[in-house]
Amino acid sequence: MLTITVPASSANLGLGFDCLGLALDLNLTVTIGPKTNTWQVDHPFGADIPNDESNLIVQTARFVDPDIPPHQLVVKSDIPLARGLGSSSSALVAGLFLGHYLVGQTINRHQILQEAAALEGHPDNVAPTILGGLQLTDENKIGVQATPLPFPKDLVAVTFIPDYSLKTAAARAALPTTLALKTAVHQSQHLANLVAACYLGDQKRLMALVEEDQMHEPYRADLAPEFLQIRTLAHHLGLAGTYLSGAGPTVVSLVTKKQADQLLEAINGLNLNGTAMVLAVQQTGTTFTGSLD
Ligand SMILES: Nc1ncnc2c1ncn2[C@@H]1O[C@H](COP(=O)(O)OP(=O)(O)O)[C@@H](O)[C@H]1O
Ligand SMILES: N[C@@H](CCOP(=O)(O)O)C(=O)O
Repeated sequence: MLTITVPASSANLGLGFDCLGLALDLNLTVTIGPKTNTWQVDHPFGADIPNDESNLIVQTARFVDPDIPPHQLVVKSDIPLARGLGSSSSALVAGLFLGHYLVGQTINRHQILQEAAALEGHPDNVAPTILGGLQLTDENKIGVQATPLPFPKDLVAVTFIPDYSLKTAAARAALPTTLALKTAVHQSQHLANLVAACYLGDQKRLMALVEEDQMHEPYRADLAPEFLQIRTLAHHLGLAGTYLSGAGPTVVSLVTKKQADQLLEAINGLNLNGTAMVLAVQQTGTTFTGSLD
């Protein structure tokens, strides 16, 4: 049986709205079962997520070719839905790999990146999901480009996932349609420096710069109150590096492995409704195991 394994992603890293994304070590797996008369998707998400051809993974596979013969799919996932960890991107990417695989096409990650970015509407989640690591994306006349950035090996993501969901579309609707020139200058200066910090391996500067966003976090902070609570808590411990993961409500703090347990313990001490965990960066992007029987 063939299994497609797709990681979660944490987009933006504060300053990199719609262009930076980091693959994290939570996974969605899709195992392709036998051919069936109609699509059947076994998944752990409950009644709100369809089990038939209207499931997002199947819809996306059929985007590649609507005539793909139906199969049974077994989906497992530890990526929570609508929490800012790129679940919809992971589902889209899984569907595209599935579709290309079932029509017998050679897997071309660059092509899948183009398709996934178009379907998702922004490339910052799908790029790390396909390629792994920290990806800087750009949409221009020749399509979507993804450039891997060196990410300090000693940093991990202390991640707090609130118990409530927040749809990305709703969190995008909270954003203004225009920005002041001063804000745009602040954002581009600091984002350029964040990229430089990655290449220089300057993790202290990287951790400080992820807190410089003025483009989306100020408008979303009320939708995810834990964000500023955790940033303030981390500051009390002398730690920078806290940002709203994607559109929220998940909060990520990029800290060293040595600092992670202390911060995790402190977050747990706040008794917030949700789950805190330490996640490593996932370096490989989407992978396959096994083969179709
Ligand atoms: N594995 C999946 N199978 C089917 N639908 C999914 C899956 N993952 C995500 N989705 C759909 O995507 C929605 C979440 O997307 P979105 O609001 O963009 O949040 P996220 O930050 O998790 O990507 C879910 O409510 C669900 O409708
Ligand atoms: N750049 C997007 C990222 C959305 O990520 P998600 O994980 O919340 O889907 C945004 O900030 O809207």
